[in-house]
Amino acid sequence: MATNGELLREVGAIRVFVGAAIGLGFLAALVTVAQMALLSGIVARVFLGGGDLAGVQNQLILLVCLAFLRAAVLWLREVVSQRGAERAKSELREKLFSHVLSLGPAYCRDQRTGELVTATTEGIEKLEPYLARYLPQMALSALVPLLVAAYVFPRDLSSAVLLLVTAPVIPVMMMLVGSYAEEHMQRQWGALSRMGAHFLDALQGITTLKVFGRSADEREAVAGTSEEFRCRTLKVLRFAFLSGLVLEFMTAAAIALVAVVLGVRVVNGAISFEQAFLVLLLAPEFYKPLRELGVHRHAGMEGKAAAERILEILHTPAPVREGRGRSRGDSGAPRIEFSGVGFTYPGAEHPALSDVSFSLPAGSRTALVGRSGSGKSTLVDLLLRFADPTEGGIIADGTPVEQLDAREWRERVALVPQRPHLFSGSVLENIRLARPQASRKEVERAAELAGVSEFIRRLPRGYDAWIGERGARLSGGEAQRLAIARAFLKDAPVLVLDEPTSALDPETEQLIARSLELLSRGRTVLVVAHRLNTVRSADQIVVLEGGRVVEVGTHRELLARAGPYAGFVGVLEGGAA
Ligand SMILES: Nc1ncnc2c1ncn2[C@@H]1O[C@H](COP(=O)(O)OP(=O)(O)OP(=O)(O)O)[C@@H](O)[C@H]1O
Repeated sequence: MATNGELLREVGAIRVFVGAAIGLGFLAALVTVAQMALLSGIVARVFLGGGDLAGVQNQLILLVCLAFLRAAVLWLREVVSQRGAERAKSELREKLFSHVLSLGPAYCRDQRTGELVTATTEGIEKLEPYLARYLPQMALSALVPLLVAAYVFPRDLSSAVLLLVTAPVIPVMMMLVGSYAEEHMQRQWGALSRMGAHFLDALQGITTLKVFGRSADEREAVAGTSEEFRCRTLKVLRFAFLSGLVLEFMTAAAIALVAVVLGVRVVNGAISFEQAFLVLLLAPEFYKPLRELGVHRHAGMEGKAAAERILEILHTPAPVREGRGRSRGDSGAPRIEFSGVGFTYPGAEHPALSDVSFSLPAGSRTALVGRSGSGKSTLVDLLLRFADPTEGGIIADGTPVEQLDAREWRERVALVPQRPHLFSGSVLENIRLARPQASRKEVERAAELAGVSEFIRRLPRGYDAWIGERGARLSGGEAQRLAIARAFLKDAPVLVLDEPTSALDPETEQLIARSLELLSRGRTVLVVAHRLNTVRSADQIVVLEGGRVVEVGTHRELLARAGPYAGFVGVLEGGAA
């Protein structure tokens, strides 16, 4: 129930169409009651009253009109439900995707990508029967029986009582069977998500699997999750068939009971034929919504399991509030100060960063060095505002960046990551990602500055050459240079470089170093450095150890101190960092 309320709150479109579907369903029930009343009257007049068809001509015409009206209302209900569900799904899809984006890389890194993909694609698809059928049916299964009972009540009290007494048997039986089914449905959904996640994991790690000869094991593991899903699905289906059987039996038994009681009472003269016939006609209509609820319950429960996961994602608070905060018009290279910055990952015991204080002077280059796990990536994430510090703050030209609009702040920062992500698209589109409104000339100029234009020109279709998913058709060095071209095109005053740890050939390395040197000019730069040359040429070096700043200074100064940095240089020279 809580899930329904939350879904209705989250997506405005659901409220409108579910309301409309309930209204139309109720209208169809009203028309049906009128039809049955008319029909029982006609039958009583023609067959018992000895009347002829001419005498009931008008009623017959009205009956046909009502049949058309009912068909039209049911058709409209179907259209409203389907269209509404489609709209709600697309609204929810957009909302979910934009929320996952605002949760940012920090959240996505903690999740299994395949599981997230299953929730946002298959999960939303599964909501359709839940929204279009199950939710309206829940309201109708209460409203329509009450309507029929209210109609029968003044005409035949004992039949109304009989209907009301037998009605709860169906939902009670359904709940008994359903409570088991719901648990299995949740597990089935879990198995489906695991299967998706596992499959994607295997695809992404296909090279590793092949190299280590683990393809067969992985195939078995995927087959295992697939088998688990099959077993869980069969269990769920068993419950679905069982509940269908129970439902049909209970409905048939209830109608038979009403028919027998009415028959006995007609024979005894306790009720007129016309009234008994009317109650008999209405009895199936009375139980029908309850039966339909049972029929849609299976799909509904599946949708509910998916909805719970979707709501869980939607209710995860974003680490930073995007699109809010002050806006700053200036675009010059700022001085950035880390002031007592601390950060603890949600659920982690120890902070990843504690009391980090240093500054990035305007227009200068700072190298950040530290062993693996010392907190370099966390610090970069905070600077890019993928999360905000849990203690202290980052101040740009005197303004705490948390007070700035996160999106606008990111506009001022360009990132050249360690493993740049290239999207399936043309080279042009991939560079233009940094500034979609940039002209082709500007893209070409950026590529030139990044030293990648020569390479692009040699591609079969030049700038229109297609790059496979995740830049599959490019080498590491080429992808890196495209990322540098993006940064040139963005032309942001702050630059964050995460140097690749993997070795490049000396020529490529030199080319990249030269274009990075050019890119750094006039900008405030933070380099997560893994190469001695980069560290040596930096204006300032910050050494992180266990999430704390242990040294700040130039290469010379720090070497002279013979502290942690000197040891680190030894590691760099050995090529182990
Ligand atoms: N999502 C996370 N949840 C909990 N702890 C995390 C998370 N990400 C990183 N950490 C922890 O925070 C600390 C700093 O990690 P971080 O990735 O910032 O280090 P790093 O210096 O960038 O390492 P590397 O050079 O290997 O990338 C580590 O102890 C790490 O285990």
